[in-house]
Amino acid sequence: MIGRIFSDMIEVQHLCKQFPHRTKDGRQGFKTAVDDLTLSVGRGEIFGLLGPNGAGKTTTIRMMTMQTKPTAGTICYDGLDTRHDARRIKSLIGVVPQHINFDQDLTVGENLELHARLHHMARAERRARIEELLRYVELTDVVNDGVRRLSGGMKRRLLIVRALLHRPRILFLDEPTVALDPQVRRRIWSLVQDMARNGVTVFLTTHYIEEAEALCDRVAILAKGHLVDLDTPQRLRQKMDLPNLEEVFLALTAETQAKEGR
Ligand SMILES: Nc1ncnc2c1ncn2[C@@H]1O[C@H](COP(=O)(O)OP(=O)(O)OP(=O)(O)O)[C@@H](O)[C@H]1O
Repeated sequence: MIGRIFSDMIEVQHLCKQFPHRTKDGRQGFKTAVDDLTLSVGRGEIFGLLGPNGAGKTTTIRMMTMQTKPTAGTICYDGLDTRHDARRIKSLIGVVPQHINFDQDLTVGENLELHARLHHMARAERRARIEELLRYVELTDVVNDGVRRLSGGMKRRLLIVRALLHRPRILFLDEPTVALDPQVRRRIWSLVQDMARNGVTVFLTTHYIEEAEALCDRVAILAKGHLVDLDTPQRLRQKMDLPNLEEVFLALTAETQAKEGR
């Protein structure tokens, strides 16, 4: 299969993040969580960031969504630079965080209403959009229920609804299907695929290699903060002559860990 052609929507250049860190002998040093990461993502592409625990995936997504400042490097969306255009970028991106962070004392509808107001959506538009999205993810029936009463899968779908309210052109999902059963996982995959078909650029992190293989046009493999490889799942398999992406992932990440003496 020939990959789809995308024009660039996300440009990450030489991104680095260092955190303060106390060494074993008690001296103040730093730890490099992301090291010289450069990648670009096309408009409407589904792009996956894979890596073992501690590889730097969440730190990357947090820098890309402006929740933490890079130590060095640049991030641009459709030509807008996060260092200078934060406000415009906030209306361009939607974020589905790894951890569920609704206001637990509010209902489903109230949580969505609050978020829509933060994005300065007009009243009529808020109502219509909330109704449309709840229908789309089949959560209309629970609009007046407290969020604590939802199942894990419902909460994940609601996180996606919240992120999509203001019609972002880029959607970030950090581990979108963690701890979900296979049915709900597949349902979320088809939601993400629908988004991309509608021209939304999707950037996700995942631990589930089969998720990346099923969903992503291209994947970047990160290990110890370094970009180890970046390609379509098919080309990665072919290059390494391995039957599936999981084998590729294990081989590439083991290589990096061996090089770094672990
Ligand atoms: N606020 C912080 N202060 C110090 N070190 C941090 C901080 N956040 C992350 N790190 C370190 O940066 C490295 C990368 O962490 P990160 O959470 O980005 O990895 P990850 O790939 O998302 O891991 P996981 O799959 O376990 O969620 C780890 O060594 C982690 O300990």
